[in-house]
Amino acid sequence: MMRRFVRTRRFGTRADVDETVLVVPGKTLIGGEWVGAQKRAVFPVFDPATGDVVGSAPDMGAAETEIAIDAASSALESWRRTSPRDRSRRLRQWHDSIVERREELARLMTLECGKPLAEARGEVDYGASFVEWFAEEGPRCVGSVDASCSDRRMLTTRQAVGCAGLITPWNFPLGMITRKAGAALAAGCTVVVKPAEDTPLTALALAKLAEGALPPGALNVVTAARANAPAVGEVLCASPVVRALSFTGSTEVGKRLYAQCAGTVKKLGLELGGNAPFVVLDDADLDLAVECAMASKFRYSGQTCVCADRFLVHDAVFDDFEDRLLRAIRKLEIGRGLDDGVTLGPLINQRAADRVRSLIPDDAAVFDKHAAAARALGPTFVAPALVRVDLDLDHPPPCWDNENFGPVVPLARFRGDDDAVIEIANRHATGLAAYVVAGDLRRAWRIAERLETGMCGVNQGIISTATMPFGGVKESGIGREGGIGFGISEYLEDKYLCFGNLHF
Ligand SMILES: NC(=O)c1ccc[n+]([C@@H]2O[C@H](COP(=O)([O-])OP(=O)(O)OC[C@H]3O[C@@H](n4cnc5c(N)ncnc54)[C@H](O)[C@@H]3O)[C@@H](O)[C@H]2O)c1
Ligand SMILES: O=C[C@H](O)CS(=O)(=O)O
Repeated sequence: MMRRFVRTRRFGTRADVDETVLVVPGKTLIGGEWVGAQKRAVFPVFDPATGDVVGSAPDMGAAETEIAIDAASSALESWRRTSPRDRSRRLRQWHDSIVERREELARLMTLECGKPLAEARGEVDYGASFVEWFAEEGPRCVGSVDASCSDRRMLTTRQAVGCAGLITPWNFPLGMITRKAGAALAAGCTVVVKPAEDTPLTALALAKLAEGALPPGALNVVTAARANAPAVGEVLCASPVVRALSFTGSTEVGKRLYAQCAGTVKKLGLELGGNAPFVVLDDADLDLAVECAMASKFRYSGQTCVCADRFLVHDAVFDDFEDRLLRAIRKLEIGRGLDDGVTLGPLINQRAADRVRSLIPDDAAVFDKHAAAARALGPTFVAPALVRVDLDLDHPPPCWDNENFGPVVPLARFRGDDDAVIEIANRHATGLAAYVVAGDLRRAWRIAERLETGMCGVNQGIISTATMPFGGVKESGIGREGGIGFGISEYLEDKYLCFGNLHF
């Protein structure tokens, strides 16, 4: 029986926050200046594990967003005229500063978003890799020349689109910023970043590290409490100075921003929600299947947009896979992200945890040790739950159709041929990531090509990398981030120049 947590929150005293010098208490970076919330209060940042206040950030709104856009606009001409090679050197400087302060950044990230420290360290590496990747790619964004006509020369050049608005989520408080800002800055754009209200401190720490590398106004951070996020978004969307908007977050908010940007016809990048099918075929190596399932499903307690979310296991191997998976789930260690050996931390806040608990039916498989640990730790901790799903029912349970964004494993058996499982997997409005575990790679390739997603891992549970385009299809968004020529193109315009009547 699942117990429901009483809606309480322990407001502890200020936690023993590592007094990292990376955060300027109560201030945010606009136009190269660290500014406080002159007209507004600051908002608290909580440790998801304990409810303690671990810091604060200015609660900015429309007026401050306008100021940030002005700062980005003032810095734009000089930055876009900086040579790509010099921009590259500066980005490399930013990258080196991030890597140098890896441990402080990781600990700060764990304090404000709860992810286990080992994962936070991994995110610092992952996030830094985007800055490095775009530092290398920027100087190679060259155009083309057509000299085929005797009386003219035609060429294309690639130019920065202008100021870019970047709105990012809490689940990768560093990586989602660098995946966007690295590309935009390398392209010659200046940026206004609006981080999530749950994780502003990591964004501000990133900005602090950029100070030595980037000119004032190149990177601006507007922090806001949840209630002010729409106001910040509306200003970014409505401003004709902001020529590109890149958003990572829920499909619901993404659709709203999509509509809001229509008035100024911006270049738009939307990385939205997913609901990844995880297909295990009858010839799969089941140890590998469990390894991939655990890596994908329980990364950041299931709070990533590419987590496996709908497990489709061939009838012939279902019982064996389920048994092995349960044994692997049992080994998960629930606890605070800063504690050694923890592999499953809290969800980002009690609202998120309550939502996930509401998706778990009472007959779900939950280990007593996990349920007891979650109860003892507090209302943001959710015990991992395996839910058997009968696809023959008219309406699958909510945990099947909804993006769980938590440690929930909806497990369904499928019979029939590959066409059958592809049809089930594609039966969803989103299409971000998918996973296939199979022995026959030709068969897996055929299935992967027919899955309606932007990305697919075959015999691999973790697929995200700076070197490949990240993004989805259908309601998972538009555009790609990272990769060769993909991510940076979101911030470039291709201009065609024709030099006529030359009569060589
Ligand atoms: N595709 C991806 O790369 C990706 C990455 C992370 C999260 N997500 C998705 O996001 C969801 C959970 O993340 P979340 O809760 O941070 O998403 P969210 O959409 O609630 O918030 C994302 C960001 O948008 C801001 N925001 C919220 N409402 C806004 C508005 N009206 N105008 C402007 N900004 C607004 C938030 O303050 C935050 O900074 C899940 O669906 C998850 O799949 C997708
Ligand atoms: O949650 C969304 C992130 O984009 C996941 S990843 O860090 O890119 O894998």
